Amino acid sequence: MSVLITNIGELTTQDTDAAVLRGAAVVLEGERVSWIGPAAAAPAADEAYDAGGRAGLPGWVDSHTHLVFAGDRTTEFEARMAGQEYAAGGIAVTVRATRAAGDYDLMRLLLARVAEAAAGGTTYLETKTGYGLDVAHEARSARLAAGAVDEVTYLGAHLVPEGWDADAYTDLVAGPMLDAVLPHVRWADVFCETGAFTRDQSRHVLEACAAAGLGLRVHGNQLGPGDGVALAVEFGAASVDHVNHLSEGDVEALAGTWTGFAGDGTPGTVATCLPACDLSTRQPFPPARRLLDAGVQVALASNCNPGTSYTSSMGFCVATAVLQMGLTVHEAVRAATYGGALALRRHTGDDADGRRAVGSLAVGHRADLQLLDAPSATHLAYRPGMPLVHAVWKAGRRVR
Ligand SMILES: N=CN[C@@H](CCC(=O)O)C(=O)O
Ligand SMILES: [Zn+2]
Repeated sequence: MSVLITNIGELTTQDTDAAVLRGAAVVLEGERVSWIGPAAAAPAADEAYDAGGRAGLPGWVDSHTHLVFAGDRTTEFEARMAGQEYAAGGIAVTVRATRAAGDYDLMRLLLARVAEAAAGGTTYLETKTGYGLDVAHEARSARLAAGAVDEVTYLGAHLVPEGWDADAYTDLVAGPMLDAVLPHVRWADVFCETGAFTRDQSRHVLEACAAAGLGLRVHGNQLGPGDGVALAVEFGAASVDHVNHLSEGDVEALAGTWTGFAGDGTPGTVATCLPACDLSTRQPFPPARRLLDAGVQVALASNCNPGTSYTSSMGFCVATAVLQMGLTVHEAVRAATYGGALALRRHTGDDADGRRAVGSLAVGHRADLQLLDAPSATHLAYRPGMPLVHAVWKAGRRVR
């Protein structure tokens, strides 16, 4: 089954050349892109869809969310808006609500959030455990997540639960809890921050997870300067996320991981910025402009979670990155598509290996595409907050 999407006013491919085509068409064949070029030269297909001059771009790749939870934290949010500072301890409130929820209810909540993200143009989605924080509940979160999203990250090291000694809990995370989640996850993460896990505890978890074959990511430098970036670089993590408080040394260390990367080979450590979270926690935005100028690959992600960022709107993140963080629209869209794919190491793949690239549009890549009710991607920032997503294809299937 093939679909020709034609009359695309502006097509942002985010492929290797980051090309922007005018008057373009794309053919989707099964789950893959089979042709891209000028609409006038497009081949025939089983079905045709007239984009009516709308803008087209890859579906969003949201590389950082925490969607497996019950309850909400409205009260904490209200207190924060009244001047209280965000602290890691709020996680415990969600842990209690999540443990109390039955499997059916938790899956229903998770699937509703996945559907919200898809309606907003997200076609590739990561989510984390981290609101279970004991062996059985972390394993349950991982299992449910594996049935609902594209990539699952183990975040047993989110907070030391009430009643636990920090080092004893770290041993649990690096031992029996890791064994229990392993069948369901591809990634491991650790919240390396004051009030969460120290550098040594984080290192212990990262070492164990790497030895178990998991890819690594780190929550770091969110609430103040810290060791997160240095640890992520030391371990060759795929991303370090938040990155609000960076030293010159942190920026240089991240830039060093990208020396010589030209779209192929092993990527360095992506700096993942989470602007919706920064607004909700009133943290300074990360220095995304400085990171890009230094040669660091940047991703934008929603960080959808009940504590610090209760939104999965990638369009909102793109608009904020442009309006508040000094990125161009093209850079922000790239960070929310190709950048996320790099952070999940899904930026390459082809017909030969059958594991298709996401986050960019090229022949052989996964057919993940969105059309905006707008003539150009610029409208994402020019008309912030507007429901611009018109149509979405995920792996060649129309999902909106
Ligand atoms: N920073 C750590 N974890 C989440 C927040 C979790 C919560 O407060 O519930 C985050 O990425 O912002
Ligand atoms: Zn997070």
